[in-house]
Amino acid sequence: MIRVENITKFHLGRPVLRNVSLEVPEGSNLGLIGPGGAGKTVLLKIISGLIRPDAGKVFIGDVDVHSLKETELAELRQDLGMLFQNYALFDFMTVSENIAFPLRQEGEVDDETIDRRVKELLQEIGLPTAADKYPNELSGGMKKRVSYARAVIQAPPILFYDDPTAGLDPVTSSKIFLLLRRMQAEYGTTSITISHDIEGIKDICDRFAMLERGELVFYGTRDDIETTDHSLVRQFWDGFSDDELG
Ligand SMILES: Nc1ncnc2c1ncn2[C@@H]1O[C@H](COP(=O)(O)OP(=O)(O)OP(=O)(O)O)[C@@H](O)[C@H]1O
Repeated sequence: MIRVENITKFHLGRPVLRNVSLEVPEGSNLGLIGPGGAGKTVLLKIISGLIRPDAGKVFIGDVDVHSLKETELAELRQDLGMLFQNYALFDFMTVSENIAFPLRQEGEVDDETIDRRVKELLQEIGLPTAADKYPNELSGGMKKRVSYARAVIQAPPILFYDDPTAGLDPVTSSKIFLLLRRMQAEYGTTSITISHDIEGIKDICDRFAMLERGELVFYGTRDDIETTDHSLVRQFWDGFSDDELG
């Protein structure tokens, strides 16, 4: 269970997040939506302990994330898979070295198992022949898929994705969403996914939160969001209506 309690954050004297509270039960998948600059990435970084809030608390299980020391935080991150925007691959490592990196760092899994897992993941992301390539030989979509493989190789119980399909063509995007769905089905992962692709995250999330200028304007289940009469949320969820175009 992830619990966010009254998170407030200021940046350059302006509020970026105002009193945001929400919960993600174990095994649940939250879609975080909202216009650009609403504070989605900052919230996800606060949840994962990368940015400190000015007020409020984040609990992952029973752990108060922002009360941890750096070493304890590093330990907690072992349970978190993160796929952030521009979460760069290491240019000096091959694709398979990049994917294997989190497992090697953990130091608890033997080389043979790591190699097998990397091969399986390369197959799964549709890049079975890319093992020895370097990131600069890949397209943006391929790099994203490799980043995904690196984020999930430890099969972490919790996964955070920041706009996993940003800038990708529709075919690659649907492949990524398919991978996320498989991950949930296979491991019962708890996840938070930021996306501007409403059609895409409709399929992979069972609850949704919408931020607008740092405020949580919606939090609820898929049924709740489909029947909400909050006009801004409706508009965002349904896309622009014909009325507006006419
Ligand atoms: N380290 C930081 N700490 C606090 N606020 C920040 C930090 N970095 C950027 N901001 C501010 O947070 C605000 C919200 O940005 P954020 O990237 O969270 O929005 P977003 O909803 O993810 O937008 P987009 O959909 O365009 O990615 C921005 O106005 C930005 O100036």
